[in-house]
Amino acid sequence: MSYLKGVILEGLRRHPPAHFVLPHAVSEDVVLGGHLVPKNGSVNFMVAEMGWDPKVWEDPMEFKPERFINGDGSKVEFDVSGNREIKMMPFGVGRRICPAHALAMLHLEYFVANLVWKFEWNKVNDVDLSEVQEFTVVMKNPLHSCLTLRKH
Ligand code: HEM
Repeated sequence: MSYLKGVILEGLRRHPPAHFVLPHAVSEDVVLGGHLVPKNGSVNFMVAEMGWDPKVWEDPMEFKPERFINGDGSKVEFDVSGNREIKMMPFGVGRRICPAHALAMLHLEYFVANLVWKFEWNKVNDVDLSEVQEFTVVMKNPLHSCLTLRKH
């Protein structure tokens, strides 16, 4: 289950479904880190680039679920809400964080675990993970697979 959680987190880091959170604005001029953020100016957060920052992540473009798993492989300690530190923010952070982030994490883990547990997967196409912007960012050629029920 630790590895499963690592896979979900790594998926959200490497391929966040939203490359930007919703645009935000400040209600008055603010100076942040020496930069003026003007009143009502549109503020966008580059979510994907944060998750791919080589100063923060080793081999950022590689898909490595292990990066989230503690040395003994027993558990994953990663605060996706960014309350302690922000290394990636697939759900945004702060007051306007996705209100469903815990529900979404649970659903992702539940779906992936059950799909792997219940079915055998036989690939029928070549997947292309290149990113394409639709309503969210999706993969260019998603997996097409022939599923058969596993006999437990
Ligand atoms: C993998 C799944 C999901 C991802 C990656 C995601 C990501 C996000 C992001 C990045 C934002 C913008 C945060 C910001 O403006 O700073 C957001 C907002 C929001 N999300 Fe999600 N979300 C997911 C699933 C869901 C689900 C399942 C629901 C509803 C059941 C949901 C409901 C909302 C709502 C209502 C907002 C607006 C919150 C506000 O503006 O105050 N999201 N989400």
